[in-house]
Amino acid sequence: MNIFDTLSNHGVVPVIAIDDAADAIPLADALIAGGLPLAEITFRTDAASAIIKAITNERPDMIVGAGTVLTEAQADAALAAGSQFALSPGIDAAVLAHARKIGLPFAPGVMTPSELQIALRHGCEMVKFFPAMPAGGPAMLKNISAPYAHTGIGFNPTGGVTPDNLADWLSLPQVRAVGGTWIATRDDIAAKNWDKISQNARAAVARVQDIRGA
Ligand SMILES: O=C[C@H](O)COP(=O)(O)O
Ligand SMILES: CC(=O)C(=O)O
Repeated sequence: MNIFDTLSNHGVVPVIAIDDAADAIPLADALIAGGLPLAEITFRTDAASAIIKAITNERPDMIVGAGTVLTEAQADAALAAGSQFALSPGIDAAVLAHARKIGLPFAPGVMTPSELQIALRHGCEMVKFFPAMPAGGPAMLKNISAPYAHTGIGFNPTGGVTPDNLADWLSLPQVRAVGGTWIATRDDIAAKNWDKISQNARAAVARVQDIRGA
């Protein structure tokens, strides 16, 4: 099973920004306890590489990807730290070509048909649809993806996804997994609200199972 199939199985990818690397393992344990052993650790903080490395080394069963990967150097750092995949809010052909060269599965962000076609040209299997709600929500994704259904490309809507609109996204067959910060917000991580994060994860897992009829 490839990494994007694994994300699809979970249906939800927690998008994480951690300021203090010391919070990495407690956060991973909170997500694992909630039954959602995966995370997109964003390169929005300087601690990203150290966090990915710590989780990969100390919690090897956790699935860890890198988010907000904007440069070739960040792609290198993400892979070296142990990331199994990477994503970004937008699309950059040079970064995509580099990720492919180093063997890092990469899902770039798209919001227009032209961006989607660039992703297809680069052989992407999954793209982030960002910012999902402001860009038009599930109705927009349904329309924009229709001409490309035969390519099999999958989507990871991120930006404004919440438990309230989760069913609208996951009911679209082209949506493989949503992304969102609501499970582990930057504030909850900074306040070390580990139980709350576990509860959010558990609720998300239950909601996905409910929506998918599992
Ligand atoms: O910064 C944006 C994140 O990628 C998604 O954020 P959100 O889940 O808080 O809307
Ligand atoms: C937008 C997003 O989730 C990212 O920074 O990768």
